[in-house]
Amino acid sequence: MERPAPLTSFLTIIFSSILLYPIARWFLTTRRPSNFPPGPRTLPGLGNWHQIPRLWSHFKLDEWAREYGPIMGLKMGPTNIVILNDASLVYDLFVKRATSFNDRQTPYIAEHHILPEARQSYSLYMNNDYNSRLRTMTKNTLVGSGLANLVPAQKASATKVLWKLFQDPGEWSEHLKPWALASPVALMSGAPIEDFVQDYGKQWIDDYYLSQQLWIELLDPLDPPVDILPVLRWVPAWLAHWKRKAPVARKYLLNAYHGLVDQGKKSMKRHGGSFSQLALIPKWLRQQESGVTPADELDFTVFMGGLFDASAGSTYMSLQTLILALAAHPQFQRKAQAEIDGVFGESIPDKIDLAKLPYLNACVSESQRWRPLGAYVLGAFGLPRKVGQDEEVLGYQIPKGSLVMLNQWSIAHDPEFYDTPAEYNPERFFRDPVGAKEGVSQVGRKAVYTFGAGRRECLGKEFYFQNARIAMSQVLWAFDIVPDGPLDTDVTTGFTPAVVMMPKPFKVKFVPRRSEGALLEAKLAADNAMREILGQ
Ligand code: HEM
Repeated sequence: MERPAPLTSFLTIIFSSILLYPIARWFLTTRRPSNFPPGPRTLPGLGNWHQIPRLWSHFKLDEWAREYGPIMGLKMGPTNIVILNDASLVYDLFVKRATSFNDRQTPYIAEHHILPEARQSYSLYMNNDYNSRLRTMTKNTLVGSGLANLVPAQKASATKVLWKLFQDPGEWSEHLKPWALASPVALMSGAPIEDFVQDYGKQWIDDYYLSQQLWIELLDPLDPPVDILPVLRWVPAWLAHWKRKAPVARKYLLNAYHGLVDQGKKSMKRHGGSFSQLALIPKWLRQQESGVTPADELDFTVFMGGLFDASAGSTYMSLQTLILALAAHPQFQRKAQAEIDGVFGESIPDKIDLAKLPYLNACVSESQRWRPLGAYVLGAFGLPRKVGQDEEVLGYQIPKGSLVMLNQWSIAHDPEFYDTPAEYNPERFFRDPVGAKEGVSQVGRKAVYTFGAGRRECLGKEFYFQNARIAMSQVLWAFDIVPDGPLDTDVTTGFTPAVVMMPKPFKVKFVPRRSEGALLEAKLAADNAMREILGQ
């Protein structure tokens, strides 16, 4: 047999090493780090990726949570993922050790294909420094008295929807779309949603929702798994659907963000009322004029865009869950209505003192516990934290750079903590402020975990609750929400199975409890209130 020449053997070894080195390295990085929190066995090269179902992933994670306890570690390819299954651990890490658990990871597609200019400033992904700037910028608007200033505008927007629901109840879910955008656009641009429709057409609203749909699809970490298997980033566009979708999402998103800033500029000229005093973009423009702005225009536009994306879609989806819950549980709906009628009688809920509506508040909170939007922990809404330094937790090691997520579903449906956790029952919050069953207590426990926790907890949580309570107090005052055929509240058949948990389309009727005259009068009063707010 002829032997290979020494040079050929040498070259073969060199080429094999060049080829094998990254493969061997890849295999090594997919192994569990030493003393990593417990979790299922990994497969070389994949980690636990193959074990996580793309649909209803929360069931698998819940099963593991029961097996592995308060903290578990998974490997998604080379990425270390730590999942917190226990609320007291969420408190320990996200609140007490906030400095280490505060950063975020920007998904590859977001950073390189959708919003490259958002590397630092997109509200949901930015690092700590930018994040504290956003919090400073919005703190007088999204919490406390600043938030209270938004009540008249939120109330007027909700009243206008009542009239639409009365005139055209079959399209109820379409009417919620502009309503869900109305408060965020007012908060940011100081303009009413009607200005957007007038200037850009109704298509602007549809395009924006399309952008959100694309965003959600593209941020599914399991499909396309480009964050797990970086080699997929080089797949040509004709084979990679995400490379074709991302520019479309980008186009619609930038369109919406620039639209917000343009409307902010216009609203300063068009509307002199309290809106333009409160709103974030006019505020920033005034700072820019006086040379003290903390951000340039593109930076600020993306800042606002992130806030808009965080607020509009989540509000729209959550309201649908609440409507489904109340339609499917008329016994709770009746009690919420009795409370509203007791406070407001025949007049539409005005000067809404939310402290006087504890039952309604409980209905809103319970719908967030019952069907948490971010239940599919690994979905886009999981919004993981990135660990800033090596950490030790309950004796386990969490290496720097690991992603940490809270397991919204397992925490919200823990049978050790809640009575009948699978049921929608707002009354649990009357037995205990955080809904706990008798005799159970936990330090730092919160009523809902859908908004995250700690320093990077959702910035718009109070904004959402205020908006939802105002809208629902009016809707329940005006209508009975009645099933129009069977309603599917089952989590596996009635809700979307991946990325975010929102109800599949369902049919309800809005049966008026008030006369047409009373609803029209309320609508005209809302139009006047809006004109006053706008200073017209
Ligand atoms: C039902 C509605 C909403 C849900 C379920 C929701 C959920 C979340 C979650 C899970 C996070 C990550 C929190 C964490 O890491 O601990 C988050 C972050 C955020 N949310 Fe919301 N959100 C909602 C509405 C809103 C609204 C209305 C706004 C704005 C007005 C908003 C603005 C933000 C911002 C800016 C962040 C990033 C905060 C940061 O990274 O520091 N969200 N949200």
